[in-house]
Amino acid sequence: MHNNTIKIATRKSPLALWQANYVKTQLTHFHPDLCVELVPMVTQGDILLDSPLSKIGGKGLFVKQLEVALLNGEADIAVHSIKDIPTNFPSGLTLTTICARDEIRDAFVSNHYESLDTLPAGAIVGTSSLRRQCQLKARYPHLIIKDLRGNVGTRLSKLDKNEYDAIILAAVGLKRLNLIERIKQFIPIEIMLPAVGQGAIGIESRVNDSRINNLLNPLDDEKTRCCIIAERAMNQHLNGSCQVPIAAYSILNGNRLTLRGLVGSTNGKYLISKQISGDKHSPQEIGICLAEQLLALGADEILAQI
Ligand SMILES: NCc1[nH]cc(CCC(=O)O)c1CC(=O)O
Repeated sequence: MHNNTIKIATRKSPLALWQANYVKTQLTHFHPDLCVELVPMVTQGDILLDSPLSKIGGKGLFVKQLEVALLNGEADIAVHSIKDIPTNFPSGLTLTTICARDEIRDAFVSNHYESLDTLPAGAIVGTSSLRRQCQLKARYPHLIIKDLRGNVGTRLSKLDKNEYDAIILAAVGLKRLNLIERIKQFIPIEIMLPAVGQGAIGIESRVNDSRINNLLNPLDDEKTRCCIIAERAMNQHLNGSCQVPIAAYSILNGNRLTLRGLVGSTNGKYLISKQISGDKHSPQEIGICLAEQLLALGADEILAQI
């Protein structure tokens, strides 16, 4: 009996639960006799809602608690937004599975304005992401950026209470929560390059648990995996954390992987971006190569100042 069960550690936010249930549906599809249980938990990242993420140690806070559950056997897999997973894993755990990617762009949400371009000088835009802040400041220096934390529902309700003129969220989160009608503009990646891994779900599990890892095998998407490896390699080589405005996006066209990366200063004064292509069989090398080129273009100085 025990051998036919798999337990999924997840955060309790509606988006996290949607993603865990998505994985549950996929697992049940491929293994109809499998018993899949959710183990929802509240993480430090969900509790410390008053402080900017960049000041309280970053997104790892959302992940750590789930990892403890994997290590002590309370759960078998943890479902994460890949965007939230730090580059390194505790010994014994790894990112086993990368699911097919969904919408990657950021979304402009407002009750009064149709797009970023139509916001007047002094308009208040809510985001807690240094990456979004940096790109907004660079292109729209007349806007005021105000910190915005909490899960997707909380952020929307703060907008609706008129604390902001507009907010920026990952479009995929709104899509998954059936809130796509709230999106006024899908922000083009030329204006707002997404976060590393945005729009993709990852599954973490115990390296040596072959029963579990075999069950996960059919959920892995090779194309997304290739893109994510390139983006995360770039990020790691830049020594990226969420304290630094770093953005990346890659696409696969046949055998050709194209990776675009960006490093900036939080105030938007410095912004370096570059795009390279290479063979899809060496995504790691492409990521490192782009990171090297960004550093040579001045990203090293920007990173040193932060
Ligand atoms: N920063 C929190 C976070 N982590 C993952 C997502 C959305 C899912 C994704 O981007 O894959 C969000 C919400 C947001 O950025 O609006």
